[in-house]
Amino acid sequence: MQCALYQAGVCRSCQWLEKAYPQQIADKQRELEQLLSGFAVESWLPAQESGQAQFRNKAKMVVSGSVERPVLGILNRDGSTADLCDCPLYPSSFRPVFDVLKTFIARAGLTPYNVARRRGELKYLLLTESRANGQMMLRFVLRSETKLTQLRDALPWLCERLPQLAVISANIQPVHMAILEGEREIALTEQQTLEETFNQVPLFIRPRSFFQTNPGVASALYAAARDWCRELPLKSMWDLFCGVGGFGLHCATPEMSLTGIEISAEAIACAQESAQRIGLRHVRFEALDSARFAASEAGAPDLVLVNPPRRGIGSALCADLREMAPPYILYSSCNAHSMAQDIALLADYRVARVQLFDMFPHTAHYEVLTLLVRQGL
Ligand SMILES: C[S@@+](CC[C@H](N)C(=O)[O-])C[C@H]1O[C@@H](n2cnc3c(N)ncnc32)[C@H](O)[C@@H]1O
Ligand code: SF4
Repeated sequence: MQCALYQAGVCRSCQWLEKAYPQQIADKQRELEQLLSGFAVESWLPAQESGQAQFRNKAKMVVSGSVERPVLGILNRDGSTADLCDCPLYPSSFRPVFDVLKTFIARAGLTPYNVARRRGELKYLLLTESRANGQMMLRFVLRSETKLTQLRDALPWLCERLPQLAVISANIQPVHMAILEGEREIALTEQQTLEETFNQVPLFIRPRSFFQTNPGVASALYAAARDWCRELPLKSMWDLFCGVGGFGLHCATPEMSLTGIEISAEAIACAQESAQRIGLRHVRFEALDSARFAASEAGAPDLVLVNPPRRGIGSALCADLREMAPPYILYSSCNAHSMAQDIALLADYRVARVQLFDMFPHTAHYEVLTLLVRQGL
C-alpha cells in the first residue's frame, strides 16, 4: 500500500509499510509458529488476511495547531505535529467529515490543547463509523467543561452539515497527556449508541466501550469462533473480557447458556441490548473483573472463551481455569507472547487449532485464535 505521508516522512506509525503484504503475513505466521513451538499444535489454519487500505472504522486524532487552523493527526515525541486527515487506513467517508470539523472547531472557538504550554481545551477527536449503516459517533475530548456551552451552541451547525453524526459526546480529560480519555462522558445527542452488524449479529457501540477497529477481520474472527464452537458438544459457555459481546453473541445458540463478563459497564449495556435484540434467553452479561468472577464460581461451563487485553489472562485466572477444568478453552489474543505464556500454565490442555487474523496490517501486531482441548478428550 502507498502512503504519501509515510513517504514524506510525516508519519511512521506503520513500521511495516515498506514490506510487501504477503511478506508481512509470512513474517507474522513465522513468529506465531516460533512462539508456539513448545506445544504440539494439531492443526494450523491459513492466516486470515485484511484489506490493505481503508480497513479501520475508527480515527483517534490529536488536535493541535491554532483555533483558526486546527491540525488533526499526531503529536510526535519531539513536539512536532502532523495532519493525518489523508491517512489511507481510514474509509473515504472520513475525509469530508474531518474537513467540516476543522471549520467547526474555529466556529465554536474550541482552542486546541497545547501540550508544551498546557493551555487550550480540545485534546482529541475520536470518530467511529458503523459499516452497517454509515452512522458515525464523534467524541470531543476536552481538558475541562469550560467550552461546553460554546460547543453545545455551535452543534446545530455541525449536525446540519453532517447528519451522519448520529452520536456525539464530550469526554472530560483533565490529566496532562498520558491517558486518552477521562471518566466523565457528557452526551450531546439523544442517541448514544451506534448500531453495527457483523455476520447478521447486531452489535452496539457506545462512547466508552471497546470495539474492534478492523471490522472486516473482526467479522471473520467472530465467524471462525462461531464455526469452531458449532463442531463441539456445548451446552454452556463463558465469554470473559467480552466487551460488547461479539464472541459470545456469535457462538451461543438459543439453547445454550451464555455468561459474558467485562469490566466496562458501558460495554455490558451494549451486550445486553444485543442479546435482547437477538432474543437469547439464557444469557447473563455482568460488569465484573474476569479473574474475580472465575474465582467465585463453583462450576465450569463446557467452554470458556477469553479475549484479554495485551497483558493476557494472567497466572491467577490460568490457575482457576486449570482447577475448574472446562473441556474447552477458546483463546483470542492480540499478543501471542502473553498468550503463549498463559498456554504454558494451562498444562492440562492440548493445542488443537490455531489461526492468525491480520487485524493490524502494516504493523508487527496480529490477532490469534487458539482452541485448547482438555487432555483425554
Ligand atoms: C481485547 S478487548 C476484547 C473485547 C471483546 N471480546 C471484543 O471482541 O470486542 C479486552 C476487553 O477486556 C476488558 N477488560 C480489561 N480488564 C478486564 C478485567 N480485569 N476483567 C474483565 N474485563 C476486562 C476491556 O474493557 C476490553 O473490553
Ligand atoms: S498511520 Fe496512516 S499516515 Fe501513518 S504511516 Fe500508517 S498509513 Fe501512513
